[in-house]
Formats: sequence, structure tokens, C-alpha cells
Amino acid sequence: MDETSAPYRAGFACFVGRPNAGKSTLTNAIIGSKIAITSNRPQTTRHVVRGILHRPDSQLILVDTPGFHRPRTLLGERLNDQVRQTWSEVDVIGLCIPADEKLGPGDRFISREIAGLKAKVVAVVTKTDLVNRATLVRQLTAVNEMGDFADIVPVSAVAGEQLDTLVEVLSSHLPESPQLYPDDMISDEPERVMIAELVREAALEGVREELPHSIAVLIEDIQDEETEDGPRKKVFAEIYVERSSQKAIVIGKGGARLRVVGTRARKEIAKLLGARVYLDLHVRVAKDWQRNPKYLQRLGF
Ligand SMILES: Nc1nc2c(ncn2[C@@H]2O[C@H](COP(=O)(O)OP(=O)(O)OP(=O)(O)O)[C@@H](O)[C@H]2O)c(=O)[nH]1
Repeated sequence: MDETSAPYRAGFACFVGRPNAGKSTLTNAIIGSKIAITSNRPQTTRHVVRGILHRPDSQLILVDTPGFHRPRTLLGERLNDQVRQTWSEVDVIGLCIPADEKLGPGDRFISREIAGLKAKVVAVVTKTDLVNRATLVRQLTAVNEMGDFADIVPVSAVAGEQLDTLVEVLSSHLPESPQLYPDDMISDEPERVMIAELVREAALEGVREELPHSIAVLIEDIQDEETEDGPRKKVFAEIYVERSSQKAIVIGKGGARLRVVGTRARKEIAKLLGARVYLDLHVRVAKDWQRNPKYLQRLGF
């Protein structure tokens, strides 16, 4: 094939799928940098995060969406609206289906929801490292029978298998277009959102069982300051919980846990910003923030 004549393609892609399908892990594995925050609890991805993948003949802009699910709270409804909005804007959708779980009503529901959009749909069978060949073949067959997909690609984000193939397939379904972002950009996610996610991840560490979805983080301010040891960033962050009992859990005895959270988050933020960081961390109770429009707006939903 004459490579010079291949048209340049650029556009947007996102992964969808029921909670825990492996969307965030896959995004990270493909982008090769820790952009979206993952955890083994469902519904941890709250913000739409973009990673940009540059190749000689294409630019694939990945948009990470929260899991689509039956809404139970106002937060749930807003998340679904965000997801639908994203779906209507992208060129390619990767429908993630775990290899190690039987197809269920959740997969069929999402599959139907995305069928009528302008986007091409590629079925991505994830976590292939967890199953043997026979199981994988059965799952691929079942997926093929479930819908009319532009392609079906089995991958393992953890084992790093088939990731290049997936990128190639996704890119092949992008429209012909000039490059949309500069070469050196891997994310246009606002810095504050990424920092907030790092703090939230640190705050959740070890207490996910107790506080599954009750923590939100807001970055109030980031200031540059000069110190005796040189310049540093001063980050003002607020951790929101829903009840004072949760506040006590986050803070820990005599503030011990919050200090650990702060240290852990500060290190990650310093890595992200490439700078020395001072983290000013406070915990606030915002009663039922998940159901309160005022808080949701403040927290960026
Ligand atoms: N063995 C294995 N585990 C994986 C793989 N991909 C993801 N996982 C695990 O599956 C769980 C869910 O992965 P996530 O990437 O957070 O899933 P998600 O679809 O983004 O989940 P939500 O944020 O809830 O929508 C985590 O515990 C991951 O470590 C994989 O390729 N192999």
C-alpha cells in the first residue's frame, strides 16, 4: 500500500459500557498516562476526560465517560445526560463488554441506545486475560449476534494485548480531517479537574467500602508562591462528604488519616504539575450533595 496516499484522519472516540466494564483502564492503557482515575468500584469516573493519541496518519481523541446506569439520584441523571451528550458528539464509540461476564440486559440496553447515532460502533471485548480461548470465542460470537458492529476487537488493557490493533481499528473509522490538536498535547482536561481527581482518589483509598460514592473534591484555588527553597504551587482543595460521620472517617483519629491522604495526594499532584506542591486540604459536610443542584453545579456537574 502506498502509505503517503492514505488520508489523514482525526476525530473523537469514547468507550461506553456498563459500570466496571474496563473503560477507564483501557483509556489509560491506550493513552499511556494516568489521566482517567480508575478503581475497582463502579461509577468512579465522573468527569469527561480526554486523552489524545497521535499517530503519523491519525489523531484519535479519546473522551472518557462515566458508566451509564439507571439513575437513582439527581447526580445519576446528570451523569447519564453527560454520557448521552458525549455519544452524540463522537465519531466512533467503543462498546466495552467484559470477556469474563455473560452478556446481560445492561449490555443490550446500551447497545440499543447507541445504535441510532452517527458514530460507528466497535465492540471491544475487554479483560481477555481473565478467560481461556474457548470462553473468548463464545463471547465474541455472542457479541457478534447482539448487534451490528463496525468491528469487534478483543483486548486486555492489563496484559497490554491488542491495544495497537484497537487504536488502528478505531482510527480507521474516523472521518478524514486535518489534525485537531497540537502534537504535544495529551489532554485538554482542565488542570483543576485532574488535581481534584487525584485528591479524591487519595481520600477514597482504604475507605471505599464505607464511602463508595459520597466524596467529591473541589479545587478552590492554585497559587504560585516563592519560598526559600524556590517556587512552588499552593493548592487549596476541599473534600466534600455528605454526613459528619463520613467527615470523621476521612479525617481519622486526631487527623492522622487526613495527613496520609494529603501526603499521598500532594506527591501525585507534584508529579502531574512537575512542581513542588503545598496542599491545603479541608473536609466539609455538604448534606446530600448528590441530590442538591446547588452543590452539583459547584462541583462541576
Ligand atoms: N484482569 C483485568 N482486569 C481489568 C482489565 N481492565 C480493567 N480491569 C479491572 O476491572 C475493574 C474496572 O475497571 P475500570 O477501568 O475502572 O472500569 P470502568 O468501565 O471505567 O468503570 P466505571 O468507572 O465504573 O464506569 C478494575 O478493577 C480494573 O482493574 C483487564 O484488561 N484485565
